[in-house]
Order: sequence, then structure tokens, then C-alpha cells
Amino acid sequence: MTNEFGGIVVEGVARSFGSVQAIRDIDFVAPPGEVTALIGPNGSGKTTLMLMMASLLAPDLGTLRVAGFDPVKQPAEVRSRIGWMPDTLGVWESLTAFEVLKTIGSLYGMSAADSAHRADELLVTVNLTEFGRRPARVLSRGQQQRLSLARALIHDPQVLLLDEPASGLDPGSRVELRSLLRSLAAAGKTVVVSSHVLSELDEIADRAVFVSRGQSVKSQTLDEAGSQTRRYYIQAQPMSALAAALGSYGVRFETRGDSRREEYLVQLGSTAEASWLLRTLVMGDVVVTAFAPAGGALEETYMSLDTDRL
Ligand SMILES: Nc1ncnc2c1ncn2[C@@H]1O[C@H](COP(=O)(O)OP(=O)(O)OP(=O)(O)O)[C@@H](O)[C@H]1O
Repeated sequence: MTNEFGGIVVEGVARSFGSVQAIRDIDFVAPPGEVTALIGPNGSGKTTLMLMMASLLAPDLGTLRVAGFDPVKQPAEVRSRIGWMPDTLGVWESLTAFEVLKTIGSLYGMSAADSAHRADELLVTVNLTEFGRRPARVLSRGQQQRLSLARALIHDPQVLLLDEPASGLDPGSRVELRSLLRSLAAAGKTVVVSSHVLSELDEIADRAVFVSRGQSVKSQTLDEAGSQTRRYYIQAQPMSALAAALGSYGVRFETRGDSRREEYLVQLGSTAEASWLLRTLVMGDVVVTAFAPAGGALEETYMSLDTDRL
């Protein structure tokens, strides 16, 4: 297998732990300059796959290329090019956040001055300057996540592997994470993010790989996800006028909610069809009070897959 483009290529990978087959058969490509999301329920194999890409675990079968290198045969080449953010960060009890970053920098061969400069720069990037001189162990969960992200970025890696990076982050930090990941992709990095919080991936990812029971079951770009059939919810006053109008256009709907907040769900083939329906309802004097996609684009794919769900 060749990998001239420098991103990640995974082909036919499998891995068992004793009798547990964590990964059965995974194929996917994560190109440089894009954020690729690995999506799947708990226990579907995302972390196991990340560990293999990070050269920390060998596959039983199949091949991987990370930045052009084989993590099994060339782990040193892979490790120097990846930034790895695990789902939980172990911290050195007595070091400050600044010292953690500086120490990691020196482990990557940076001089004391360079690693100190880079540590300060990254504390700004992840918005931790205020806490940089405090022991890392006193940081909150979200602050530790941000320190973990800074740690993954210290050597300006070509490939970023981030396992549940948004977990524990407050809404403001999530927005900052999103813009940081987008800017890393814009700078040509290969970014792989695992998550099961689908709503935030819509904003972050360029493509998604859906994993179920250790198998890659679907791969699609966000553009493809956005242009597929989607459910929309509609509310109007009164709902009976909406029901009559939908009936007269031959649009089938389901009722959702309760008497306090009732809404109709319709299945529409494209955004053009959605704008046609909204315009037609309004022109027909239906007082539409809400009209929006019922879920994110990736959520729609996830819900349509015939696999186990969260
Ligand atoms: N070291 C191990 N020994 C035994 N079983 C393991 C080991 N690591 C993972 N597994 C099993 O492999 C499967 C995949 O686990 P993995 O951690 O990769 O899932 P995940 O998709 O990352 O889940 P989550 O969303 O909960 O983090 C699970 O059934 C898990 O119990």
C-alpha cells in the first residue's frame, strides 16, 4: 500500500483482545487539510483504532499508513509526526501546566528556550495562561483537556489524533476548539477526531467515518451528508391549518411532542425541497412558527444506519 499524500490510510485492519474482537474490519482515508470524524457508539472500537494509528498498539491484520509511514514498522517516524490527545490525560502531580508543556517539548528534542517559548505560545492558544503556573493536578477537567490538546500540539505535528477532545469542555471552549481544529486543517494538517456527540461534529468535520462493532460501515463527506434526505420539524398556528395544507400537497408527516409543544416531522429530499415547502406554506397563509432540520446532517446518517446505536 502506498500513501503519497501524507494523510492516513487504513485498510482491512482487525484487532482482538483475547476473545474480544475490538476491531473486525476497518477501512478509511483521512486526507491532509481536512478534519475526519470517527463516529460510533461506546465500545465500537474508536479508541483501539486511534491507538493503532498512534503506533501504540499493533493490528492483528491489515495495514495502516500515517503521514506515509507504517506505525508497526516505523513507529519512530510516525510518533515524531503525530500529536496524540488521549481520552483521559495522566498528569504529573507536581508540575505546572507550563512545566508539563516545556518537558514534553524537550522530549521532542527542543532546546530549553524553544520549549519554554512554545509552551507559553500554546497556553495562549488553549486559553490557559492564567493557570499556566499552577500545578496541573489542580486544573478542572475541561482545563486538563485543554492542556492535553496543547501537549498534542507542542511539536507542530503533521497529523493530529484526538480522542473525544470536546468532552468536559464548556460551550465557549468548544467553540474555541472548533475554530482551532478548523485552522489546523486549513494549515494542511490531517486531523482525526473521535466522538459520539454528533451535533458538534457537523460544525468541525469535513468527512465522517461511521464505525459499528469494530467495522467501518459508512464513509461520507459533510457535503454528502448535508444533501441527503433529512427530517424537518414544522410548527404553525394553528397546527390544524398546517395539517390540512400538508395533506393537500401530499406531504406525509408524523406528529411529535405533546399538547404543550406539538410539531410535525416531514422527510424532505433536499434543501431545495425544504425551501419549496416553506415558501408554499407561507404563501398558502399557514402561520409557520418553526421550520428547521430535526437533527444535524451526521445525526441523520447515524440514525439511518442499520447498526446498534447509543
Ligand atoms: N485492552 C483491552 N482488553 C480487552 N478488551 C478491550 C481492550 N481495549 C478495548 N477492549 C474492548 O474492545 C472494544 C472496543 O473498545 P474501544 O475502547 O476501542 O471503544 P470506543 O469506540 O473507543 O468506545 P467509547 O466510545 O466508549 O470510548 C470494547 O468492547 C472494549 O471492551
